[in-house]
Amino acid sequence: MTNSKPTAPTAPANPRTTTTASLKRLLPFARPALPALGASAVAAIVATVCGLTFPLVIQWIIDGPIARRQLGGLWWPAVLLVILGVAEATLFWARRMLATRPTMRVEASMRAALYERLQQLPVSFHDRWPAGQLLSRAVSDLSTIRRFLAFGLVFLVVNLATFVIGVGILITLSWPLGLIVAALAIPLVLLSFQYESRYQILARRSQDQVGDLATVVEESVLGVRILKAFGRSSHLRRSFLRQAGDLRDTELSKSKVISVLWAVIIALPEIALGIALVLGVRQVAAGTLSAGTLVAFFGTAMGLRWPIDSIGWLLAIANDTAAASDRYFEVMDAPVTVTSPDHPIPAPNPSGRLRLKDVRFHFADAAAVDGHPADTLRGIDLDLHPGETVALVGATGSGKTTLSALINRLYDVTGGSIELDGVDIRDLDLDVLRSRVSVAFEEPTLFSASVRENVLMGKPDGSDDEVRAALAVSRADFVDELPWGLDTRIGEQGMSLSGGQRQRLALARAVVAHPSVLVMDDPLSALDIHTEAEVEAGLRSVLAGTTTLVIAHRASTVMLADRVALLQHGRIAAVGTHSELMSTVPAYRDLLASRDDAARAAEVNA
Ligand SMILES: Nc1ncnc2c1ncn2[C@@H]1O[C@H](COP(=O)(O)OP(=O)(O)OP(=O)(O)O)[C@@H](O)[C@H]1O
Repeated sequence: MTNSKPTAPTAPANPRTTTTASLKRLLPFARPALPALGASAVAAIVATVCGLTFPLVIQWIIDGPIARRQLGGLWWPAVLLVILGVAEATLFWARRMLATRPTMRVEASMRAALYERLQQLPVSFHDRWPAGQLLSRAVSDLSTIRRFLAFGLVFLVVNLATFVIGVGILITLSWPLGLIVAALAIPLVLLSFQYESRYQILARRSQDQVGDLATVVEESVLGVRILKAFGRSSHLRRSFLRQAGDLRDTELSKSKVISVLWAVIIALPEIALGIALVLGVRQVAAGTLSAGTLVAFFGTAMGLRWPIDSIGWLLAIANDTAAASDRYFEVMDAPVTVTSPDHPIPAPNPSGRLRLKDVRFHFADAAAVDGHPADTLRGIDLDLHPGETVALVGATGSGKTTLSALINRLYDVTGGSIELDGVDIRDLDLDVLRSRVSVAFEEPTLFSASVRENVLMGKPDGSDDEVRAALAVSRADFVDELPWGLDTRIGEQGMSLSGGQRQRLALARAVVAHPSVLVMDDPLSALDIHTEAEVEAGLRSVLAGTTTLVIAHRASTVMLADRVALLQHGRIAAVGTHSELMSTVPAYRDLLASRDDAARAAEVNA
């Protein structure tokens, strides 16, 4: 199939959704983890309170036993300090333990939902989305979301609580000095708002660039042979380095924005503490404040440094997560346009009668002609009788693969209808339709699994005998020679097979369930003429009871068929037996002659 993949929809669907709105969308997934996250936040707040109590104990020591020179009075405060230290450490440990497991479960459930959605989404969605963009959403965006839930969200609550409690303590110790520190909040909030809008755009850009980079890596790994053969590795490396450079620049811009914010965030408390120190020392000198209270004030104020300093980091991670959430929901919100009807018509007993009535189809991104997307198929009428084999022949790019993809609803027709056993296929339950219509694609995709598992994708509950029968039909006897027979692992993580071997396994997968309709997109193109003849002999036994539409490029494949349909300019231009068309339709004769010359030349060269 000639397949073009237009540019990725990398721009956010709604670029100015607020961070809170984007984060709120995570709630349904995060809800099961909320009790544990709440407990984790409580543990962290209590730990922080322990930490904030330290300076008060020190105040007690200075103003009590030390001022009165009663060293015996030091014991109790010392024991209290040890207890507070142990409690703080234990609670921080508990905070992490409480948050880790539930947030990992959230990440896993979001990933499972994404995977499920990707399976449901129509092929037209996958035509538009590069794999790297989906991969980066499934891996790095979900990790960002988990880290935010486990740490960012908890610290956001804890640090806010710490700030409020700490400022409360400061005001109790000395209200004028405490108010100076409390006033810090005003510039911090204003600054954070200003910074957020700039950072949000960069966060989104960076995550999209990670997706683009993943796409380049994926393409260069899948196409490594072609790159090497054409000596184009350096070309792709340059493109990779350019994109990696773009990502680096965006990350640097993020750092710049955040470092300015951090510098201000760190400077503001220093200034506030400096002013408080001067005023505090004067109060101690004037005797209106005890030395212990001043030490306690500064001890507590130092305990507020981390909650204030971390604002920059927390805002960054919140914005990264908001962008990750937007990206995740762009996929989750994509419409599933090919679905089972709400009330499917019960499928009649399968006879295998297939009727295409004035079928029209255009791709969503087809170029417009007179304001309408140009039709690839412009009114196909074709009747396949039960058990009949029809070969579909047409020039390259004439729409044969497109037509074959309509029959089990990989795409839906955009006009006309397709009927199976007298029922419009859109009125049938999708699973029922796909169990009755089997497809063998020209490009045989095998999965990283055993031979048995790959074949049984066509019939999950099939037995070994059925697998062997299907392999016999497709003449895939080479399986017996594989090191572990049916258990041999193939696909990307397993043994490499030749193109012809892979096509024969894909054919076995298509015929194992004895479908009532079999659609074959030039399934024997990688076989030599002799093996093709053997496979065709095997197929004839299956095809006798199955209605078959076979896309044919060679006369030898056409020979399998009872009738041949010629596809021209988006319509069926002629239907008849091979010999009828050979004698009456010059376009058909020319097409097959040129194809067979090419096939013979390829055989001779091989
Ligand atoms: N996903 C897609 N999006 C947009 N246009 C597409 C898509 N897939 C195919 N096309 C276009 O539709 C037309 C028909 O393509 P199709 O693959 O069906 O032709 P074909 O007859 O099977 O070709 P071939 O014999 O070379 O395999 C071509 O012009 C092709 O560029």
